[in-house]
Amino acid sequence: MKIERIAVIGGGAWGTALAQVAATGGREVRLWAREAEVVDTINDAHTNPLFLPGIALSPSIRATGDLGELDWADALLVVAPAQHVRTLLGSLPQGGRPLILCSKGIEAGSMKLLTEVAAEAQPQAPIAVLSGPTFAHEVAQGLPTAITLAAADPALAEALVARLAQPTFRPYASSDLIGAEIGGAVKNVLAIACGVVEGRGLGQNARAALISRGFAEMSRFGVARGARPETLAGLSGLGDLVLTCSSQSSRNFSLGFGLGRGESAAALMADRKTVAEGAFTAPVLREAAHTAGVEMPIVDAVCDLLDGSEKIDSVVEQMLSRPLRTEGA
Ligand SMILES: NC(=O)c1ccc[n+]([C@@H]2O[C@H](COP(=O)([O-])OP(=O)(O)OC[C@H]3O[C@@H](n4cnc5c(N)ncnc54)[C@H](O)[C@@H]3O)[C@@H](O)[C@H]2O)c1
Ligand SMILES: O=P(O)(O)OC[C@H](O)CO
Repeated sequence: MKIERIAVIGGGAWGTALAQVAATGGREVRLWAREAEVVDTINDAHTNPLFLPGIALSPSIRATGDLGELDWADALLVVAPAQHVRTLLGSLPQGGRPLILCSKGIEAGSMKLLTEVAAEAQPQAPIAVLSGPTFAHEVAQGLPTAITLAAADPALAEALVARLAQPTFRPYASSDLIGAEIGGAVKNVLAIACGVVEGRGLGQNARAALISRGFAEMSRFGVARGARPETLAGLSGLGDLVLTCSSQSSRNFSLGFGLGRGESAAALMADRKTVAEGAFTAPVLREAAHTAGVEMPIVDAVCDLLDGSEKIDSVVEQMLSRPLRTEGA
């Protein structure tokens, strides 16, 4: 199997950065963006100041507002916010072109993972997942990055790795799609919690504890939904959790930081152009965990802060007064 022509659905920071990777060496890439101004600035000035400022883009990236123009591609990278993936995939003609899911989230309402959403919206399309510790602005600058590329068909994984790999962009093939996508979805919620710890000034010990106990929550939920533990401990799980819980570059971490400073979620989310996926994933993850019989106290706490039902100090008190238990539990 050979994949040459890559198209990207989504002209946000990550879609643009991935288009830049795929365009290395002057290879043509098509990128669908929702905003006309993004289409125009990519085509005319080879920049995306709205979502990826300060990066000179390859002139071989051609933007379009017409999904029909993506028919040209051998494979589509799907990089829209998670809650819009079903609608966008439903707008494409049905076909057997591989879809590589690069978004991180769980669909609200249905509680479905994006692989399940894609299988319903495009039943004939082979599905892959690309996920890992990857701040878009670093990838677009060519800074060294490693990422998980999961596909059920090893030939598809191999063809995609061959097409996307660069000296500074190293995809590691996997066959565990569920593990790869659960890590990315759950870490966004945990990053909000880490931001809260930082914003409230609770210290570095608390943040390390939260990353470790958060990873335990991710693992319990992931295994209950069919993920492999080694995938959760890899780039797309623990790797991305550590990155996103350590930096104000993360939109999820910075949302939590604001909450930790006492700002309301509504105020922090108002007029946001960029997406903090964890805010949308948190309530559906809580529900999905409940359905699966999995305890996720950190996720519960983030939900309480986001919906304003609890204040920070009482959430912290509740977390610290939970029954003492053995570490592996
Ligand atoms: N930015 C990163 O570093 C990064 C890295 C890895 C994965 N991701 C994931 O990629 C996905 C996209 O994030 P991003 O950072 O590229 O976005 P972004 O925050 O840079 O931009 C917001 C995006 O949302 C789109 N959007 C808003 N309303 C929409 C609608 N109604 N229908 C379709 N699209 C709509 C905008 O067009 C824009 O592309 C998310 O799931 C995110 O978790 C992001
Ligand atoms: O800015 P965030 O929090 O959406 O994180 C971006 C990427 O998911 C990091 O891997």
